Amino acid sequence: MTSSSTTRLAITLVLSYAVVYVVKSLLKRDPPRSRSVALVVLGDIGRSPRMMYHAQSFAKHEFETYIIGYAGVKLPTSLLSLPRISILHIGTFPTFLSKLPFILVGPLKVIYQVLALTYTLTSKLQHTPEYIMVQNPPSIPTLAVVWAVSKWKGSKVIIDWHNLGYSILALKLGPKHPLVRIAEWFERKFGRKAFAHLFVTSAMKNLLEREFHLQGKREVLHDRPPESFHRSSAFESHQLFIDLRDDFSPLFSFFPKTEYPASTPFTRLERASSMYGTPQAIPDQETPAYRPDRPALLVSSTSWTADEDFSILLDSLSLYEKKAQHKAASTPENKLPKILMVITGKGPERDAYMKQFGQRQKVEKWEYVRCKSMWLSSENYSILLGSADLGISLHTSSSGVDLPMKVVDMFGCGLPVCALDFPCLDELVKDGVNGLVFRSAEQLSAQLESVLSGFPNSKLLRHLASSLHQESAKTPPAHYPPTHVEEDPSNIWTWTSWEVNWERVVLPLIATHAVLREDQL
Ligand SMILES: Nc1nc2c(ncn2[C@@H]2O[C@H](COP(=O)(O)OP(=O)(O)O[C@H]3O[C@H](CO)[C@@H](O)[C@H](O)[C@@H]3O)[C@@H](O)[C@H]2O)c(=O)[nH]1
Repeated sequence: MTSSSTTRLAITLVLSYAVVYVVKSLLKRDPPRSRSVALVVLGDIGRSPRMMYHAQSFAKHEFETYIIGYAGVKLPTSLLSLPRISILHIGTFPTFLSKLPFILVGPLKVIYQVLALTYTLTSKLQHTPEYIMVQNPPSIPTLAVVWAVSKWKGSKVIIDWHNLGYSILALKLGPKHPLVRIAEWFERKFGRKAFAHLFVTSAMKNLLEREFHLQGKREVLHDRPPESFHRSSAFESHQLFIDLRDDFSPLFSFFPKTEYPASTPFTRLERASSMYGTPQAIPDQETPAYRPDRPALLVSSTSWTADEDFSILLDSLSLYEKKAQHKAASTPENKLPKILMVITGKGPERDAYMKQFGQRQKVEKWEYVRCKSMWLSSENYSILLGSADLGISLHTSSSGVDLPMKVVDMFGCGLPVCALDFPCLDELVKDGVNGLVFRSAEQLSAQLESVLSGFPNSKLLRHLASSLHQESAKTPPAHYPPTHVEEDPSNIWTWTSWEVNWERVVLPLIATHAVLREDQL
């Protein structure tokens, strides 16, 4: 038998098997089970923080909660330890089929996803869920599958609009490409009607109401950090930097002298009596504290996708390096600090960009700046943000109406940011209050210079951080005046935790069956 007839036979077998299963399960009807929800994300579950937060909130409110998506990075224990959560993985597209010509792979992949998702939603759950919450994007084929399953099984659909799928495709193909037009039609057609729609910004809600004529309940659910996010204590930071020893080992010559476990590049044990204002200090015991000779720790977090241009960061660090070298030679008393730039996250463009960072560092003989990419566990990710001095966001929205989750994470950890400007950024970053907004590499480099002058006792850095240190809080920090857009109350600036925000916005939508605590009524 030739290899092409083997492939044909394999495809036919897989498809027939799946069709039989799907038809069999579709014929079996059982009414939706109240207080149950299936969360659908056609992506790596562990890299879909917002859907994981939704799952935790549903489960905490006693919903039987299924998360459907791809297996990938390790899920946080805060999620796995909850009762009533089941993770259902969708199989990935068989690799042997990926070798077929592109013209065949695209449609085959969509057919495969339709079958796999339909099969999971209709056969692998113990009961038909009362709600199906679907993340958009990706839109194709998820929105159509969820729509069809809900029609057949009677589940109510909640679309969680993170962004617009067709706008992401347009980044790659251009806005006028026929595939972009088809994707827009698809998103509009299958995204219009739902039991409820949630949006990450008011701007997205307004746009979709106007352009898509949405039907169903509609609420803005801004991203907010979970309650566990906080400014790290010196103890937590010290332990984290010890844990990251191997990651940091190639940079030892760049760091101040370090002797683990008594010191790390950023912290060291000190006699409690010599430390000022450390609440955990017990006289005469050695306690971790930040060392004054540490490099400034800058963090950016990303999925390394096309909508984030890391060459802006690269250019700005290169400019900073030049200024730092110049200052060290001309005015050593005003020396700028060294920078360790950590970029967390996984994604398609990581290797190419990190290569560029490495090359530039070598060619320009950097002395003041180093860059390191990392992937951390969820627990260590928030401790790193809570230990850092400044966050950097290069998020630009493909649709112009979504906001960077990473900045929300950073604010939750008391970390001010320098953020690249784009429409609707001001729903989150208040220039000069909780961060600084830049539009070019030159501007970012100038901001780094101002923010880090006098480090670790920089006045500007302290001023920006102080607006967030009032505990990433249950109440709006005093420095944050509400944004007065009176006709739309959802535009009023409030800073709460994810949990509080979710109970305020989502719980009332599903309240007929959810038990509301007295204080939520
Ligand atoms: N555990 C872990 N998570 C990480 C790490 N690095 C990044 N992340 C996760 O990856 C997110 C950043 O990924 P992006 O894809 O860059 O997200 P974004 O642009 O900031 O936000 C987008 O996604 C949100 C949620 O899906 C949307 O709500 C938002 O509007 C926007 O579209 C972070 O918020 C964090 O949850 C890491 O080392 N470890």
